[in-house]
Amino acid sequence: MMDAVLQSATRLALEKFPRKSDKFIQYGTAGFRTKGVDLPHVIYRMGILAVLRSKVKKATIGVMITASHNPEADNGVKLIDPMGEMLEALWEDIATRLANVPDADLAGMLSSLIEEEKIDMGQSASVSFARDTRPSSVPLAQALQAGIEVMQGMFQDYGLLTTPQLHYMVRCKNSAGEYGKPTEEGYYEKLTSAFLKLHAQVTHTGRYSGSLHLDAANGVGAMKIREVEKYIEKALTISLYNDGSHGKLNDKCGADYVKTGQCAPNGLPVKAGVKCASFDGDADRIVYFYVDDDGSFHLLDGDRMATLVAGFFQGLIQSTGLDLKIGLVQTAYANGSSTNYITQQLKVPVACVPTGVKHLHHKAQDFDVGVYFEANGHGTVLFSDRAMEKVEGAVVNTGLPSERRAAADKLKTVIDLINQTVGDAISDMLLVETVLNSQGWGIQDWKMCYTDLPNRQSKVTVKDRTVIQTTDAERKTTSPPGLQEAIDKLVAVFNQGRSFVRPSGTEDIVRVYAEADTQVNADKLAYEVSLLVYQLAGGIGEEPKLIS
Ligand SMILES: CC(=O)N[C@H]1[C@@H](OP(=O)(O)O)O[C@H](CO)[C@@H](O)[C@@H]1O
Ligand SMILES: [Mg+2]
Repeated sequence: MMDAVLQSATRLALEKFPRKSDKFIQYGTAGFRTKGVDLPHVIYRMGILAVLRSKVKKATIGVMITASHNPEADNGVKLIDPMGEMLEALWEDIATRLANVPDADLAGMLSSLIEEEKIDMGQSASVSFARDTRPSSVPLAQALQAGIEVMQGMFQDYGLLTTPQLHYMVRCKNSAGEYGKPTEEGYYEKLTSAFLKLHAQVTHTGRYSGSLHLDAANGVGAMKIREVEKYIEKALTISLYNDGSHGKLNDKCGADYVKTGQCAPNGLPVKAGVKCASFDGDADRIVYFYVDDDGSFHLLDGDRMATLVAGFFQGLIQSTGLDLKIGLVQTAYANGSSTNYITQQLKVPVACVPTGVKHLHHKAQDFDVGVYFEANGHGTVLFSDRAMEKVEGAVVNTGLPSERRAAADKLKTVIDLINQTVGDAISDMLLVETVLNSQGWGIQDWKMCYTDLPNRQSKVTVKDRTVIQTTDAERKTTSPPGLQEAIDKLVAVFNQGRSFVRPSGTEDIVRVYAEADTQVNADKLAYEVSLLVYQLAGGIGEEPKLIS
């Protein structure tokens, strides 16, 4: 029986989803990601793998087809584990092995996997999947479905969803409705009823403006925002740009473009002082920005959201009187000023972890209230079971002073506003708006919390980027010999200088980050450190140049 299934899986692979090139492909931080045309066999195989994973976990597994902020011709695939979290690391390796095995060896590899992982093939399997708006996502979803069907798995095709919406669905399905209803309406109702309740509680709006200009990167977020609007009516007025009606996906727009280019996106008319935001292509990242009267551009990125949200929760927890441990998780790319502001002014402990959402998410689970954001705008807040119990207990504890109970009720409502499975641009937008509204802040007030240290990121191409090895959450190198000592010497010369280098997990390059007291110095430090990397780590091609 099992052999027959595996033989059919191989036959279908050879007939309809053959592996056309033997180019190696790896399941990385962002799952598999490459040109859409190179993916059918990979995605077919991920359908097979999702069924096996579902049998192992005895739960619904998610599969999202998207390449996020990449150009339209790219595509990708990510698996989602039962609680809506990223796929376990061990299975990332299995996914890589499965994606690269020759077609003829597929049945053999699957059969050893089933044996190694002791998979009970009699166990039923269920997979939920969705896709973004790329044209290639449609045939790729069909390849995925074929992989699920050949393994006799059950499935639900959600069609077009944002990545975080699918994470939410998976968690709902596996928590017997406790986390919410696994439908799009269920998602909108949960988030927006919390938003409207909190909105109604604010009596003094101060300088807050309930109007937002939103760049949806011509991606799937645009159509989902149209749905959100139906629920929130006038509590937030959204002017939607780059809604996919004419422009190209992620083309000179979207959160990644705005963050890396430090400029406003095309397709969105910028007016001085107006609050604006950008989603990325699959709406799991958001950044805010505005332009001054003098035309200067101000970015409010993941670091800013982290500080805004951590400050808000810190205050709210204090008002509840509950003993809840709050913490914030950042990576080395967080601006030094944000770290100082959080530790010194807000007095919230900060943990630093290696780059990649899974590291941040994991660390945030150490706290009762764990806030995490990557500087690029991906982040969320996690609440421990202990926190949930305490907050729910306080809401119904009639022995508590009414202000404390009210604060607990507010905290409980804010928890409903947050997608705890993964960073979610829609949920983060509603959260940021709620916090700004409750503080009576305009976007300029938010910006005034602290001043970013000038910084510069650059890339160096080397023969083999694995020669660079790092420690201390990627803030120091241990190899090649002498590099860290040389960086330390350089950094010491610059006022408020900080610099680190690490091999990228998504591109074949080494990233260099530098910050210092002035932009000129940050640029100079980045340049000099880039030269060191080029000289000591086997640079190829042109020598790094000073970028300013
Ligand atoms: C400096 C930077 O922005 N790095 C990004 C980038 O990783 P690299 O390993 O640096 O290439 O892509 C990751 C996946 O999208 C994202 O999590 C991370 O923040
Ligand atoms: Mg994304």
